[in-house]
Amino acid sequence: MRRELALHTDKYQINMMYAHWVNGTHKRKAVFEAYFRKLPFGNGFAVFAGLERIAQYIRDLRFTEDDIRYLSEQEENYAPAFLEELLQFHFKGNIHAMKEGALVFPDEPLVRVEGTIMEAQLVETAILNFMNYQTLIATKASRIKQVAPNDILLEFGTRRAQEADAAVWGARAAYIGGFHATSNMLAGRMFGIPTKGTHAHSWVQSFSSEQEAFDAYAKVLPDGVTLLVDTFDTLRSGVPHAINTAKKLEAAGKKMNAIRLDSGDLAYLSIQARKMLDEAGLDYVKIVASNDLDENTIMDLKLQGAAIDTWGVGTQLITAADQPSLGGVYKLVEIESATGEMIPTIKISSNPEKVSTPGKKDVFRIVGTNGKAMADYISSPDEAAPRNGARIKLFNPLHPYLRKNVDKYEALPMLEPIFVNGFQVYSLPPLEEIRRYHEQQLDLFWPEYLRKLNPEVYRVSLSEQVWNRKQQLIAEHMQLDLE
Ligand SMILES: Nc1ncnc2c1ncn2[C@@H]1O[C@H](COP(=O)(O)OP(=O)(O)OP(=O)(O)O)[C@@H](O)[C@H]1O
Ligand SMILES: O=P(O)(O)OC[C@H]1O[C@H](OP(=O)(O)OP(=O)(O)O)[C@H](O)[C@@H]1O
Ligand SMILES: O=C(O)c1cccnc1
Repeated sequence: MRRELALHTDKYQINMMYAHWVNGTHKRKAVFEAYFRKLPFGNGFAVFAGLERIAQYIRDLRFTEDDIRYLSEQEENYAPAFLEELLQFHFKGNIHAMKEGALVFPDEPLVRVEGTIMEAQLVETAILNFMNYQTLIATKASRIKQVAPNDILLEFGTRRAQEADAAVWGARAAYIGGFHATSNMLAGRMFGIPTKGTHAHSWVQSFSSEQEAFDAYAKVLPDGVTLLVDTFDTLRSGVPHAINTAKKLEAAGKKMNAIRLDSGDLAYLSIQARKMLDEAGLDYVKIVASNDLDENTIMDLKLQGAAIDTWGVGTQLITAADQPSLGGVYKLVEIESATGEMIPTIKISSNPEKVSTPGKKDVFRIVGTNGKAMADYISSPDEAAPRNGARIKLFNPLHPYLRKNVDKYEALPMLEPIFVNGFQVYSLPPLEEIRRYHEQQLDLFWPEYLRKLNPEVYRVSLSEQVWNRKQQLIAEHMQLDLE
């Protein structure tokens, strides 16, 4: 949550900045793009998140006197004039990015940074750090939401998160992905996320009887209280005691909200508890479940007919336990030459999926006349943008045999200008709007792309100009290698 984040970067960025400065190349213009190559969790899409944090970071990006003192103590012996320049530093470039909540796909730029090589290099680490984590958690949340679209989802992960920032920004990402509330009060205050809480086993253990514990809690928090019923024996003591408390609340004109199950066979226990509550005339009392849940256990529990209305999900979501990192990268795509021309650059790899696509690029979502997305289309800002009536060829560079010409479509530009010449031109939308945008984005896609297991692959196409430029640069490099 620290706001002075200029040193939140890898040392090699500072060293490259320094080497450019000594070399006299530090003012050269550069374009970098951040993207990932592989979708997480075997999902068919990812949910972009992290922009608010990125924008905050860029706005506040300054080296403090303390930062400079620390840098001056490094073994690199940075020249004092370089450190003096860092003290004056602030970001003066341009940033384009996807909107938070957007469905995003491999190999398309999610964040595009244009500036001097010095400033664009500095921000790589933090941008990837924010984008990779928050996009991962928003994607995991959206995946969980897919299996329980009509239930209430509570984010309970703080105690298991990889430290405080992850808990707070993870709670926000989960909300973007479709969760309804968080248990983290700081996230609630910072972002306006609704907060919810039940109670722990310790509350029950701190009384001489479970009944006394329930009654006391319900008395203090009579509106919408949720009681945890598994401290001793769920069906023989917890549920009957909760029913007694609910009846006492009814006598006082109040209504208990729910019981929470946190261990044992959640399908069996919820079905039995539902019966007991209904028989006691408490059909309005809901059932919350928690205990190491994720999209697979929730789906399985639903298949078993579990009578669960609300899911409390912690560890598996906030740590993205089955894939703890999104492998987003930040690659140089254009650099200014000594004569002031912008030159597309490429990173060659023996693995074709790792060969970067040179040149600055835009992303359009091509939506057919049926209102559904057909493919994303990556073109160069210096070619005509796709527009209805102008035929474009959709083909994926890794699967060039899958080609399709389309001429009736809507082309939605996906990259928004966020910073222009260092000034923030994008007003960050309220979180509710981001959440709604995510829902609208889901509506753009056929269910085949959204299913959790073996989804259809949504294609990201390159324009012919971008494709030809890539082939040309690959050929030039091969030629150089041969010489
Ligand atoms: N009917 C069910 N079908 C599939 N998975 C279930 C079912 N009921 C519970 N689970 C899941 O099985 C796992 C049970 O874990 P574990 O055996 O450690 O819990 P427990 O012993 O019941 O409770 P705890 O150790 O937290 O007191 C949890 O991930 C839980 O969500
Ligand atoms: O299981 P998660 O998805 O991470 O959800 C959060 C968990 O945190 C709490 O218990 P805690 O794990 O602290 O203790 P317990 O498992 O012994 O109840 C709560 O009762 C949930 O079980
Ligand atoms: O409110 C709850 O029930 C809660 C909050 C955090 C972690 N586990 C449960």
